[in-house]
Amino acid sequence: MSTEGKVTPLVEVRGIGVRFGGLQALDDVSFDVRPGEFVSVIGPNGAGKSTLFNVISGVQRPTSGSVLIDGRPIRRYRPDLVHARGVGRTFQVARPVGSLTVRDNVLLGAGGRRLHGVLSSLRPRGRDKTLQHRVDDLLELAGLTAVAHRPAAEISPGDLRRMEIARALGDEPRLVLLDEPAAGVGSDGLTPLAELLGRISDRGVAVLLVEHYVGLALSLSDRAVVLNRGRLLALGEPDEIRANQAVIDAYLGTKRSRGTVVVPPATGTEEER
Ligand SMILES: Nc1ncnc2c1ncn2[C@@H]1O[C@H](COP(=O)(O)OP(=O)(O)OP(=O)(O)O)[C@@H](O)[C@H]1O
Repeated sequence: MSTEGKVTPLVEVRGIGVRFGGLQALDDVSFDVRPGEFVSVIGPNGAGKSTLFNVISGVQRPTSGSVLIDGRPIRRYRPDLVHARGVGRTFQVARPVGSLTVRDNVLLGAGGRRLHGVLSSLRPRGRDKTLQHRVDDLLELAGLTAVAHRPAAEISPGDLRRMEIARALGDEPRLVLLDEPAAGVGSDGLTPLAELLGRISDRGVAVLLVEHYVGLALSLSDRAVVLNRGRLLALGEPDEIRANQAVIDAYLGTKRSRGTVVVPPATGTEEER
């Protein structure tokens, strides 16, 4: 809490700009994520969503602006340093260790920040009951108990996505950045994924979600950030976003007569919309 009694944002994005040569990928983007809040980042292809994630997770140094965690700016943009401050993430393309079981993949995440390295994470740790319980809990949270002993290379895309999320939650981040977790999961995988995202939020972990399934993202979110061509087009609660004329014009599509929003153009597959 600040001295005025306001909750200090977990993450503040202040006037972020990123320039790649002649391309302004992000331009003066500002918003915050409060502790335990679920915020979606949506926008058409090329809007700057991944670039924004890369800045917040320390992969990409911004050209201008700053990111603050717990009110303190990131000075050195390094993923390990940002991670150590309680920010976990998943990637657009899943990165499992395919030869390891689902359980050991999750164990890697659970041991990562404290144990430093793959081998030490997997060393038999019979005495560390806390760690084993945490892994069991994460497997159950993600609906993966039944496949826990299968090699990650053999499980379904939906299970794989949830495994990645469980792994990112392993060392108890306060904010997790999820980059298109619904990509490639198919319609069967959407319900268990949505359930997992809801449970993460119920546990008080803040979520920042990039997702092309706009309906899914807005149904789970406290607030949404809409980017368009690198600029912040809108920021607000889901109902405000659905009703925002600039968002509808630029991204969501035309309004039906009864006021529901028609699917967004030019992004994802028909099924994703
Ligand atoms: N490393 C880079 N070098 C040059 N241009 C880049 C780089 N990374 C991203 N861009 C460009 O910056 C813009 C924003 O890209 P970004 O990947 O952040 O968008 P996005 O909203 O995540 O798109 P998508 O939904 O397709 O993943 C695009 O025009 C992209 O081509």
